[in-house]
Amino acid sequence: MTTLVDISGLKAGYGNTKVLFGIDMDITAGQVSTLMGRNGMGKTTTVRCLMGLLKASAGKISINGKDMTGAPPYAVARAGLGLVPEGRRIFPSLSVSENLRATARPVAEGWTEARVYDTFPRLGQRKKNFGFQLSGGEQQMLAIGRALMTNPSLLILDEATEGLAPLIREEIWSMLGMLKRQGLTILLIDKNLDELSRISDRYFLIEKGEIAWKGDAADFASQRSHVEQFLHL
Ligand SMILES: Nc1ncnc2c1ncn2[C@@H]1O[C@H](COP(=O)(O)OP(=O)(O)OP(=O)(O)O)[C@@H](O)[C@H]1O
Repeated sequence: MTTLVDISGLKAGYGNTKVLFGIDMDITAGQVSTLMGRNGMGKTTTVRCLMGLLKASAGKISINGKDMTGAPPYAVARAGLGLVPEGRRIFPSLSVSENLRATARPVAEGWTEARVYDTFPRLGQRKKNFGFQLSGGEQQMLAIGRALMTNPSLLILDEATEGLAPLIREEIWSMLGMLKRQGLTILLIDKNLDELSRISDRYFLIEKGEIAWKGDAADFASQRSHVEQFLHL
């Protein structure tokens, strides 16, 4: 099993506020990994460090065995990390098609605009619409499509189904299952344990800026009530 991303001893915060106190996580190629935790525990902060959007005060991040600690976002993207950010952040004044192409990184036999429309037919029907004209679910599909068009080796989704209608959530979960079957490595930030248990291979639970529990699918199944206590479920 190849380690795609390795995070060790990661510390970070905002000004004087310390948020991460030494995160250790490793992401295996071809697997779906999940980062769980209650609100405010540091999940998004971990992702922001990983993407080069926030500078860590200590620790190391390596991607494909290469030290990427402190690397800027464009270098992290080039190294193969694609983010579907919390809140989607699509470009409201660009069309669906322009949103998809804005940050695309074409590779041979990789993701194309047509392949995104095959996967999300609703986006194909709306390709000339502007970002601001889309529903929440369509915006989320667009954010996923846009990240796929960078042809990432690790796709990171921060709360991808948050606030969406049940049918759209179901569509997104089945799409993630399909991406997994195609061999894509995925990191999910999510709290929907039933849905996660269907596709996730590894779990990391963050509590007050540290990994308080981690395990594989079998550990998760047998220790789920322990995990739920942390999540206050
Ligand atoms: N830009 C910022 N400036 C100052 N503090 C911040 C900033 N962003 C986040 N924080 C604080 O850092 C802590 C961790 O936030 P983070 O967004 O990483 O949490 P999270 O686990 O992703 O939770 P959520 O599910 O609410 O997004 C919180 O206490 C939050 O208030």
